[in-house]
Amino acid sequence: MIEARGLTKRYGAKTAVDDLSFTVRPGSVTGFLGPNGAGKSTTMRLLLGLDRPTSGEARVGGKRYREHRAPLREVGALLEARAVHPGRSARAHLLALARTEGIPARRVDEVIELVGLTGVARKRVGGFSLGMGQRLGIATALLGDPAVVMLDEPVNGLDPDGVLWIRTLLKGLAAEGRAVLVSSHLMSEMAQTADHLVVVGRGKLLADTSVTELTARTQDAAVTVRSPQAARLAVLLRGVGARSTTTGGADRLEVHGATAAQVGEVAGRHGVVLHELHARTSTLEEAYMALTRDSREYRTDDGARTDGDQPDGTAAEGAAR
Ligand SMILES: Nc1ncnc2c1ncn2[C@@H]1O[C@H](COP(=O)(O)OP(=O)(O)OP(=O)(O)O)[C@@H](O)[C@H]1O
Repeated sequence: MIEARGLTKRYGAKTAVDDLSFTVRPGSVTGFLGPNGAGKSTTMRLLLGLDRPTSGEARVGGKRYREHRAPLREVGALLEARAVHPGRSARAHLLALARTEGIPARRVDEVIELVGLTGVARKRVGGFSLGMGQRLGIATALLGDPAVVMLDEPVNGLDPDGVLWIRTLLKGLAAEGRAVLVSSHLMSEMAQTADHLVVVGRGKLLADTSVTELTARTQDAAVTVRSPQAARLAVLLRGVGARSTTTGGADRLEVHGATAAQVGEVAGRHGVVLHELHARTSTLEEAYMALTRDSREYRTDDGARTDGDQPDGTAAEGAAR
């Protein structure tokens, strides 16, 4: 369990984290979202005791990080690419870390296998690709078999196979009863991986909710309906207070102010034939964009995004790094 209570961090005049309170519960993956500069990395640093809060408190497993005797066994974290001696092998690096907390060599080989680095475990880390380095970082995070796992942009630099692997891994860690906090700018990925979301903007909490609730809350209650009698249906819908406009062809209507069930009932009552009827739910990407609209730090004058998100909903990986 991770608990942030009134967590605040100021750097001079800049408030990076502003009175943030949230809980990350065991048994699920919590996505940590927010535009560039929202305070995610700073929050993670505070949770890990790498930085002191100006006020408020962060607890991991019921204690402040520095109160843990063997932190690797309590909390596993992947922040930015770690400083690993480039001349060392992955195995030597993990063995050295394991030794600091009395973790057996057997566990080193286990995590190497878990992250798929067995074939290169004895190779120099200096020659590792970005993806291999990321896997080594994850191996490091899991070394102490911790109950709490915190990963800052773990899919950064991973190919599609790697992304799928991370998704499965995170879900598996949560299913084992661990608390998993993971930050990402890839909304489609978060939608598939996370159960719960903590969304921040300009250091403040914007949402602490489930993925389902967030997308439902932001749902644009539009209903799309296709009918060979679309014009008649539009008139009938106006009669029940719904607005409709033709969209993508004369037989297709976008209806606002009525649910899909209400549209179907009106059509049924008047014998209007329907070829298609569906409620349009918003994606996590849309819900996120609506929620964070006012908190994005870097915008061009026309409001275009310059925070690393691409128009197609993916993110420019590593844009902030
Ligand atoms: N050491 C520091 N000194 C001064 N300002 C800082 C420091 N660390 C972070 N900040 C500022 O605090 C704010 C939050 O930064 P942070 O890196 O936590 O955001 P983030 O949500 O992790 O962003 P990103 O998605 O780009 O990684 C930013 O405006 C940043 O410039």
